[in-house]
Amino acid sequence: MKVLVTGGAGYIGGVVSARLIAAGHEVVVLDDLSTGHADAVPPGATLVIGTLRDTSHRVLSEGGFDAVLHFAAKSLVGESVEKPALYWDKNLGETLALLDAMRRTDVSRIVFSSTAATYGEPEATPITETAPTRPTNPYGASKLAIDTTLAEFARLYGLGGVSLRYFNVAGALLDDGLALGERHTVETHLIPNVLKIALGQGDAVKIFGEDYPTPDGTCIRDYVHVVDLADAHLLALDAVVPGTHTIFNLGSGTGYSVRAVVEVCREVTGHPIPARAEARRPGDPAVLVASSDEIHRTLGWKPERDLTAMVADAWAFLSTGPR
Ligand SMILES: NC(=O)c1ccc[n+]([C@@H]2O[C@H](COP(=O)([O-])OP(=O)(O)OC[C@H]3O[C@@H](n4cnc5c(N)ncnc54)[C@H](O)[C@@H]3O)[C@@H](O)[C@H]2O)c1
Ligand SMILES: O=c1ccn([C@@H]2O[C@H](COP(=O)(O)OP(=O)(O)O[C@H]3O[C@H](CO)[C@H](O)[C@H](O)[C@H]3O)[C@@H](O)[C@H]2O)c(=O)[nH]1
Repeated sequence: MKVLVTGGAGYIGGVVSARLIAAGHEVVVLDDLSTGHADAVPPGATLVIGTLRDTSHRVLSEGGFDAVLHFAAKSLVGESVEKPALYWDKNLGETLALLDAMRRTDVSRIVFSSTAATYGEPEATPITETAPTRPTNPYGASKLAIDTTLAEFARLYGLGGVSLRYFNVAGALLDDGLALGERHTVETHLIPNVLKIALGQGDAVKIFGEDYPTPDGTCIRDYVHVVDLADAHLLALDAVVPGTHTIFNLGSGTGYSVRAVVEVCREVTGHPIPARAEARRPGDPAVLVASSDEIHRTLGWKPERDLTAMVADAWAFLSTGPR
């Protein structure tokens, strides 16, 4: 297939692009490099620099595209609370421009990066796709609005859409001379922040809250390896059905506390990694664990790599750098 990957210079989009190329697909990346890096676009993919709003119609007009994989987004929860209009504009507004360009160029398949943040504070664990969606921040709300838009476009215009609701993505792709991993300028995610302490960038990990109703008092999350996540995208791409919109959760079904993650990072790096308790981070639910039964049943996907593999790969990437 010929595939447009929006946000393919970012962490997840870069890894998925590499896996698409390895599987024989043709990849064109559209990215404005606002949080991405040109050298995260794997060899063999074409990079077009621009925003979805200004550039997606021009790129799709080249012709021959079979599908869009849509990763481009702003995704900092805290920033979204401070600047909600930015999130509605960049996430929902720019996606509407992309969908318009797809309609005008007859591209009718899309796989979209949705998020666990669409659910908000869960009523029950593990979270299934039928759980109530009550996002607690504009980031999650903007992603939920895109999921809703995709369902409407499927009904009205025959679009085929799959929304993949990722839980916590971690790890790196280390393959055939490639190293693609997480290197956000503003890093909020736990695993890279813990590993940076082992690299000497900071004196102690901040643990945001030790008074949650969990066995060790710290938040529990469900981590999924970015390469397993990429495999799910390839399956979803093959399974998109015109006129339907489907939602799948993507997680491992296993929860790890913040303290447990720090412990795995100590084991992998051999570094003592000091940790310090801090106040809770506003808006963090105590426990977020996915049920990924639906994508297992429907597409046969299941994660192959555990938390130790995620931390080991993230560590190999951070300690040697991109290539
Ligand atoms: N990392 C996670 O744990 C996680 C969890 C759930 C959902 N997601 C979603 O997955 C997607 C990818 O996340 P990531 O961690 O790789 O983020 P990232 O910031 O590394 O990648 C996003 C990419 O999109 C580009 N971009 C942003 N807005 C754009 C626009 N309007 N036009 C063109 N390019 C634009 C950025 O330059 C960047 O390269 C995002 O949609 C995010 O919301 C990520
Ligand atoms: O330095 C840090 C960083 C994080 N945490 C804690 O570690 C856990 C995981 O935090 P992350 O920021 O790594 O991940 P989140 O669970 O907040 O966010 C993830 O899930 C969200 C949905 O809830 C969004 O989808 C988001 O994009 C995705 O990364 C949280 O309890 C957080 O408070 C720390 O204690 N110290």
